[in-house]
Amino acid sequence: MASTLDTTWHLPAPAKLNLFLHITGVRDDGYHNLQTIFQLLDYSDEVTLKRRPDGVVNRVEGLASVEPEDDLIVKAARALQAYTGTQYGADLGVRKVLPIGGGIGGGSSDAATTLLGLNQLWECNLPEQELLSIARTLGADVPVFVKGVSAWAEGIGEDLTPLALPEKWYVVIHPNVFISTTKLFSSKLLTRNRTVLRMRIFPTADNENVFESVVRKEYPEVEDSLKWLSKFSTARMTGTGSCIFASFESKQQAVAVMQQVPRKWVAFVAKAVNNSPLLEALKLNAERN
Ligand SMILES: C[C@@](CO)(OP(=O)(O)O)[C@H](O)COP(=O)(O)OP(=O)(O)OC[C@H]1O[C@@H](n2ccc(N)nc2=O)[C@H](O)[C@@H]1O
Ligand SMILES: Nc1ncnc2c1ncn2[C@@H]1O[C@H](COP(=O)(O)OP(=O)(O)O)[C@@H](O)[C@H]1O
Repeated sequence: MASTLDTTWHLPAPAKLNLFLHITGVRDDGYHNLQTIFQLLDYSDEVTLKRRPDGVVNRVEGLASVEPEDDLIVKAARALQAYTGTQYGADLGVRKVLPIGGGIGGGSSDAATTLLGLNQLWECNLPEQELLSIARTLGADVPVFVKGVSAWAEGIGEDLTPLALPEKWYVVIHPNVFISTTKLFSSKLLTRNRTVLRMRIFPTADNENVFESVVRKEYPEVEDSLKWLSKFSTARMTGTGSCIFASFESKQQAVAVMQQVPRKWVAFVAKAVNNSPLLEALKLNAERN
């Protein structure tokens, strides 16, 4: 079969949820040590990549609110160029599906998809360990999307242990509130000294997201949406918010709840997956070349 290396690639960049999130300490560099479970979702942005022979990295489609040089897809491409010294460039695009700044990791996932996609397209063939270390320089949430599995996470989110989680259906609501990750990490109200959990499984008690109580106080829309969703199932906030979520056993149940979400909020239903749809797409591309 003909090589696909000179065609435009369309790759998924899936969302994540933090099923619980504890902060266990603050490091000398100001970053926080966490314990969390990353649950991947089969619900994704679409990243497009087209190889260029001239070394130019050009964003051809993306968020109007994010300057091309600030876009994590451009940053990821430049980081891989710098690391490998490749002569190739790329036309990059992202079609956003995932709410921005919602704690579901859209920008981080776009970066991971760009890294892994270009690693193949530019024929760099870097091993996972090296891609993970580049990912870490782009953001604390990027490594889990490079690893491409739902996982228990420690450190700043880069120390990952794959987990087989029940593949439930989630209703995710974005209550139209935008919260700065950096600002929230610096809140005086945050609990930063949770006991380190030894068992790398979903804790049966003390399994909250420590950001949630802080956000509930400051953002009434988040408080209201959590109260609303709690009528149907246990509802939590993911990451630094503002998205909230609840799980259901079937797609039918999840869709029935989503259809009742007040129109002032954005909502979607997504299946939990243990393996990223990105890795599957990349495997197919590799087989074609
Ligand atoms: C909170 C989490 C949980 O999954 O997710 P989001 O809600 O952002 O999706 C992540 O830790 C966010 O990861 P990410 O959004 O990649 O953060 P980064 O760009 O690396 O860092 C943004 C800022 O957050 C703070 N930060 C981030 C991670 C961490 N473990 N400790 C921190 O103190 C730092 O102030 C940093 O400057
Ligand atoms: N490709 C991208 N998609 C979304 N946000 C991006 C992207 N590139 C850079 N950003 C910046 O990253 C910030 C956080 O975005 P996002 O990853 O969606 O949220 P979160 O970290 O809360 O999950 C945005 O406000 C935006 O300024």
